[in-house]
Amino acid sequence: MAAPKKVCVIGSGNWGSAIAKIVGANAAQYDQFDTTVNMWVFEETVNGRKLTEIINTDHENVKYLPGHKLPPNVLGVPELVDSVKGADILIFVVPHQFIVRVCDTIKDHIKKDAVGMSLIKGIDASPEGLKLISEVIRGKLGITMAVLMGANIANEVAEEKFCETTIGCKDKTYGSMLKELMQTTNFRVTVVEESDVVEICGALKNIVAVGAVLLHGLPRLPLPPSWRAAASLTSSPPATGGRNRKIGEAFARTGKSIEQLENELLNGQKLQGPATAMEVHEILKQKNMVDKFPLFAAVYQICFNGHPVAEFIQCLQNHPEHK
Ligand SMILES: NC(=O)C1=CN([C@@H]2O[C@H](COP(=O)(O)OP(=O)(O)OC[C@H]3O[C@@H](n4cnc5c(N)ncnc54)[C@H](O)[C@@H]3O)[C@@H](O)[C@H]2O)C=CC1
Ligand SMILES: O=C(CO)COP(=O)(O)O
Repeated sequence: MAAPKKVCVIGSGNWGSAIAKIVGANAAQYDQFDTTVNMWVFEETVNGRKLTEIINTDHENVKYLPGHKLPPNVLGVPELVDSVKGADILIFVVPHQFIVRVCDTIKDHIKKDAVGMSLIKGIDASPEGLKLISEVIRGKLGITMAVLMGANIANEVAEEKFCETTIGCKDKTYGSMLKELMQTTNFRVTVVEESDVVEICGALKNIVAVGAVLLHGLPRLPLPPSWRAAASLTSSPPATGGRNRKIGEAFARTGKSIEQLENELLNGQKLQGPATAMEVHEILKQKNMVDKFPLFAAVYQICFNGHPVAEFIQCLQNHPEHK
């Protein structure tokens, strides 16, 4: 029998911890995986103790996923290079702004035939154009990559509420292995080959989520309830407690900057929707296509350029599809 596959979860934020809960339980249950799952923890001190010590002693990430026990076979590792040594499966789940540094740090320390799976929502925008995060990782590390994306809220998944998600994986053998690693009774996984589509939808959904929340925050516009409902249906997670919702509502209410609200309200967690709106805006500008995507443009202008939230509706009224 083949040696059990060793898994490393790179990241231990809100989603990283919820995923480690699942992966730890499945690795303990299925023979094809090594029971011990490493989880890279960006070390910090919480209530006078190291976060890794808390995780490895109390089996709870009290800062990023309080109230949920992690399986005891999930081992918090503070050194990134140590955490990935010998791993056959690398699960990338850090906020997207940190991924380049993570890859540069591990590139000479991973197995050459490791397979990676990115759970990171976002894109990489540079003067050369748009890159998917999985492409960035593949480019830096030269490994086979899959992605996992869904309308998933970490706390709901950790509470074992019924949720579904999609793995995008071009290689079917890896696809079924990754499904076994991720699926539980209440976290249902579909595997498809169109990995790039899964990934870009996952990233763009966070901009739509912010837009939907901003619309909800417009108290006096003559929008019928059905319109607001339709907006939230395009992205149900913000309607049920995501960070894009929390910050979007506070932004519309207080007028404070996104950065300030992130610092004040998220306790170290990172917001992805507005940052993705900024990156997508860069790409659309490069390609002279801003006018074709008024919703993305409006989210960007409102979040970063001081445009009033009430302008949102005009951008939709002037959508090129209606001209
Ligand atoms: N939270 C959620 O419900 C979901 C999140 N995602 C995606 O998962 C990815 C990771 O998000 P979360 O786990 O929620 O993270 P998070 O936003 O909860 O946590 C921030 C994490 O970044 C770490 N960090 C802070 N400074 C750092 C640095 N300089 N270098 C490296 N790490 C640093 C913190 O220690 C913490 O682990 C994001 O791309 C997000 O879009 C996807 C689905 C659901
Ligand atoms: O990607 C996500 C949900 O699918 C993360 O949502 P929030 O960042 O709004 O919590």
